Amino acid sequence: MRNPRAFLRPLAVGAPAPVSEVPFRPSRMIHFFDPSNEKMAAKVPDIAAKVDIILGNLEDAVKTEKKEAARLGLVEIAKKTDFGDTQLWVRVNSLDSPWVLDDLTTLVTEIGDKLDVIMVPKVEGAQDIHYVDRLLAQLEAKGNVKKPLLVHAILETALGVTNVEEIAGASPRMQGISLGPADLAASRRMKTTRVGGGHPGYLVRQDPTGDDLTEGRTTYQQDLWHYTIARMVDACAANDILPFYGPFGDIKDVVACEDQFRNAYLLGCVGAWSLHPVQIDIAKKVFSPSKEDVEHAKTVVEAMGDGSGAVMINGKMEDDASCKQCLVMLDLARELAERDPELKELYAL
Ligand SMILES: CC(C)(COP(=O)(O)OP(=O)(O)OC[C@H]1O[C@@H](n2cnc3c(N)ncnc32)[C@H](O)[C@@H]1OP(=O)(O)O)[C@@H](O)C(=O)NCCC(=O)NCCSC(=O)C[C@H](O)C(=O)O
Ligand SMILES: [Mg+2]
Repeated sequence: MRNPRAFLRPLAVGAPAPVSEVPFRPSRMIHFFDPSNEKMAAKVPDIAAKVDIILGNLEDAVKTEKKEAARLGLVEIAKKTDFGDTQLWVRVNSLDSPWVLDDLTTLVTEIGDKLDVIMVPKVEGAQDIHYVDRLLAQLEAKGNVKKPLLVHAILETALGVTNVEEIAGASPRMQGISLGPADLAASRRMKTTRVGGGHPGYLVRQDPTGDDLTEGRTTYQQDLWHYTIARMVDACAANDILPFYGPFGDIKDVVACEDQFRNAYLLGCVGAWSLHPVQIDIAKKVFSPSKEDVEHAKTVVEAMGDGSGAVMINGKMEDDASCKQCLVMLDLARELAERDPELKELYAL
């Protein structure tokens, strides 16, 4: 365990000091692209202008023979693109792979000052974060990187979920955690072959009303990911870092994608992954508070004055706690309005 007084000291001589707080920037979608795919790479400048975070993916979904091309492609794209306010992230290969050491060495020393966050897949415990933490410090020093890189873990093994609290607090570099439902399903030996989303077999059924057990019993599909998302959100909130839902693989089913994203939003996630351009606007819509929610929050905060006591608004009791809920909504709305002129007008903040 680290000396708590040394928690915010650099882990290598010449590395920048870690941040004491995760900078909150709009993070409604992490848009994945494969830097070795010429068509996708060509779209990066246009897509970067529309998203909060753009991520060069080097791990799963990139063919083995393209791993080096993807890494070098990302270096080239990062050097020649102006990302403006949009964050640039990378998902490196997993820590047990033959590529990750070269991923980190090349990226940090070549484009360390352009990158905001390193997403690390299949994190299983604090030891994985500690390894990346020290290595990043050494590479930042070697590459003369000025601002510390942050780390985002993907929760996608049963052991990772077991250790999610210690992962969330393992380093001041921890920026957030995403749910990786596909690898997690495999690791848990769940019997679903879908990439995220629900399953029609996971349901509850109304009690029987007569002798016929098959008649008139409505079924309700349940959310396979509720427990894990809720646990991840608690681990993140308890450590002041940000939780994200991950991928929704059924690209054509934009309706169910919106539902999955909204469940995550309501439970506390700040964003989700977009795997295809069609998912960008879904995430933007879902993870931006509605005009009605912002208006309600404003009304409550104004009526509550110093935030103490209780008032009735439209037949509902509001008090210190609901005022805090409204402040969460308003803080998010203000952050988003700063970046998005349409939201600024919509929210009238
Ligand atoms: C899912 C896809 C393979 C679909 O690609 P494609 O068949 O080419 O779709 P379209 O024909 O509809 O594409 C239309 C055009 O848009 C471009 N495109 C597609 N996706 C992207 C993108 N992500 N970014 C930029 N541009 C994109 C196509 O090239 C077409 O262009 P054009 O022909 O010029 O019109 C594909 O979308 C894809 O590969 N997406 C990313 C997949 C990915 O990153 N997967 C990994 C993350 S999920 C995961 O790892 C699981 C997780 O870890 C877990 O364990 O749960
Ligand atoms: Mg995965």
